[in-house]
Amino acid sequence: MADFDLVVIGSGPAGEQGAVQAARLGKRVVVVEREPVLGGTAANTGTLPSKTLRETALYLSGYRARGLYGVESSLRREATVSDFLYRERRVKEQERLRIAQNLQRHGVEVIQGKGALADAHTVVVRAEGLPERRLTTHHVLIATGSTPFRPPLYPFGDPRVHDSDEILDLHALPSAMVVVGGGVIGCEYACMFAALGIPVTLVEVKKELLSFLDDEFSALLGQRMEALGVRMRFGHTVETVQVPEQQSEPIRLTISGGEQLEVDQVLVASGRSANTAGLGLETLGVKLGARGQVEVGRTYQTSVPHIYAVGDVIGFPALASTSMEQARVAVLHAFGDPHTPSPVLPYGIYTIPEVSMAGETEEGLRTRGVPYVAGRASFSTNPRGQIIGETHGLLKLLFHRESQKLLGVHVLGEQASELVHVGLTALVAGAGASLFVETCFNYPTLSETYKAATYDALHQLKAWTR
Ligand SMILES: Cc1cc2nc3c(=O)[nH]c(=O)nc-3n(C[C@H](O)[C@H](O)[C@H](O)COP(=O)(O)OP(=O)(O)OC[C@H]3O[C@@H](n4cnc5c(N)ncnc54)[C@H](O)[C@@H]3O)c2cc1C
Ligand SMILES: NC(=O)c1ccc[n+]([C@@H]2O[C@H](COP(=O)([O-])OP(=O)(O)OC[C@H]3O[C@@H](n4cnc5c(N)ncnc54)[C@H](O)[C@@H]3O)[C@@H](O)[C@H]2O)c1
Repeated sequence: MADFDLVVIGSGPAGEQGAVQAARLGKRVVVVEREPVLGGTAANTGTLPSKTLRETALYLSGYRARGLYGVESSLRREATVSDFLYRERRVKEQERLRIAQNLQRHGVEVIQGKGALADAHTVVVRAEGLPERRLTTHHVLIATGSTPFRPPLYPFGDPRVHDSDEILDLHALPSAMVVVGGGVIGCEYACMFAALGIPVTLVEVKKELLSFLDDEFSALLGQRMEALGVRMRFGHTVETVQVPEQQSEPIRLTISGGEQLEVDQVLVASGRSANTAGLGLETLGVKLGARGQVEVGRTYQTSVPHIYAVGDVIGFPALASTSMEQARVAVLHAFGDPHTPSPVLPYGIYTIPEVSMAGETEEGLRTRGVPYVAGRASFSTNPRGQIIGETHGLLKLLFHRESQKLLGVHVLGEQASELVHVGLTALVAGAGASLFVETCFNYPTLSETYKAATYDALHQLKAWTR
């Protein structure tokens, strides 16, 4: 008999969720983690640290109170780097502890070391100074995540040039900054530093911001980011970078078109690569894609059926939220209880302001020729929006023009990533306009915008019918 039913490689959201799901089914499970701390990118270098820094930036800058009381409250005081990082470290430690306790509570063994497949049913674990361990298993869950991609143009290692992991080891807050890459990471960090009053230039090779968003929301976000002070350079790349040895001298970057930028810190966020090197997958016949990502089928099985892969290591959408769901579905499948993942997945983007969406965009519906109506509700005409001063916020609901079934939800503004869940739940349940009309919402709340946006859509439908 094998030592384990499931060996999980990696302890990020995908690994933790997969291990706990298998333990709930009464399986013998072990998690192998190469780092001395649990939690992967989500707990240590990505999701939670960046979201905590966002809250800190909003607090230290007095951003949320701007304009509310008729007094200038921005930049309440000069923030130091230790002010900036204090809470991030507290939240990170708490999350590592939570994960360790969760695994322990479910009887999941944890082994520190680098895991690799010695053969299709054996994971070998190597850790410095310790004897090698060989774990035999019925199933393997690869949940090894991803790492920032480092373009060779930049001298990483210099304390002023960061990837999204190293930005958490800042020695001083920047006086001026270039962020390379206008993906989610680049946009979120650009907003955070701009909210602290730091001049930020965002260089993005594509012509638009976060192209997976509904066009209206991508444009709105761009306008709000510019209003926050982020200088946008779309359709550009960085051509040269000079980082002088003297720390007091500025870093000089030339971007396509010839513009020269002088800053004291650079953040490069131009994508991530899957952590598959050294896992021994190719030898077993597991197929890998261009950036090393593991290729899987609908139930997250690799080309070797008892080896599953989930989370960032399989590529898009590469979110903590989706990684956990994939792990749950994969483990249920492995142990004979097949489920399918939710057909609608949300996006929560923690820019300033937040943007969130679930379901279809207007462009997607137009391309597919689906008849729809868009209902909008501005936070400026919502009492709670007025109270909190979030007057630029917007909720848009897309309904099928005939059945009035909800097809998509888009939110920009304070609490967007929370607000979207009302619409997400309706989408998953297959609900339509009547749900929002017949629901009594708390007053005053931003959630009431669901009713207002629905009435806006119904009003248009009536006008068309007449
Ligand atoms: C700056 C930033 C902000 C983000 N914000 C959000 C957000 O707001 N919302 C959201 O949903 N997602 C967000 N994400 C994405 C999210 O962090 C990832 O999608 C998520 O962490 C992926 O989980 P995972 O378990 O697949 O991988 P990871 O969290 O990367 O964990 C993989 C683990 O495997 C370990 N490992 C790797 N190789 C081996 C090996 N050979 N042996 C043993 N262990 C190994 C690693 O050390 C790591 O601990 C963000 C990412 C970044 C970088
Ligand atoms: N809130 C969230 O859900 C959240 C937050 C942060 C990160 N993430 C996840 O982390 C992952 C990685 O994020 P990311 O932003 O690093 O990668 P990304 O691939 O999403 O974006 C990288 C961006 O850099 C641009 N780019 C690439 N090379 C460039 C160059 N030479 N010059 C200028 N621009 C260039 C690309 O066009 C792209 O827009 C994503 O999968 C994302 O979903 C999610």
